[in-house]
Amino acid sequence: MLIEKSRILGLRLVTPRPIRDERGWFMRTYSADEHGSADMPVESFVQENQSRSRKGTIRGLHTRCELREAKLVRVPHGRIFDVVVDLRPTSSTFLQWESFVLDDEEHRQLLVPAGCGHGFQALSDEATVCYKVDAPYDPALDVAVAWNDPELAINWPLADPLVSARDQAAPALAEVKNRLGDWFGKYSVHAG
Ligand SMILES: Cc1cn([C@H]2C[C@H](O)[C@@H](COP(=O)(O)OP(=O)(O)O[C@H]3O[C@@H](C)C(=O)[C@@H](O)[C@H]3O)O2)c(=O)[nH]c1=O
Repeated sequence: MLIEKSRILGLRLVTPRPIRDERGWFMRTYSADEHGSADMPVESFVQENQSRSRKGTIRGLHTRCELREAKLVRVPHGRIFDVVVDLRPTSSTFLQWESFVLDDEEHRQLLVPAGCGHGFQALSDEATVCYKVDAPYDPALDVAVAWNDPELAINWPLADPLVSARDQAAPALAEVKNRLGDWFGKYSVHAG
């Protein structure tokens, strides 16, 4: 399993290595030892979620107050365009974003650090996304930024996305910028 850093502080890109034989292949998708050795919060993963999305669907950009909820994301079926936006005012990569294609061929995983907005668009007819989270579900702490924010100008690959009512109503970055300090500012960013 190859684990690499990326531009955004604390983000990790994981590439498992399938072992092939005449039956097909086998791979380890998660190892507390290996993921933990790359500073992931393996002690705290308390929930695993799975969603299925139709082609073109965008979910996001979602995060959680109080620097809670890092996510380890993978795509066991289909292909997605995945976006991570750094919303931590104390981070050296504040307001930068990166995109990655995750699919069921390369099997790459992303560790999205707490305090980063996360969203994705399904590129295949259907895409299944699985993610472990290190905080139990608490909708009162959920916050969002508009997927089509003009300042971020994310180049979503497919036009006319299917988007939930909640995500259509998400505020622009300009509207929440003065709240980011309350959301995350007093919590320290520790991952390198
Ligand atoms: C996340 C979650 C949702 N739900 C419910 C709320 C709602 O009725 C339904 C679907 O929830 P949402 O519309 O929030 O699902 P979705 O838009 O897929 O939200 C997800 O988006 C991606 C981008 C992320 O990064 C995730 O952390 C999460 O925010 O499931 C739970 O009951 N438990 C949970 O842990």
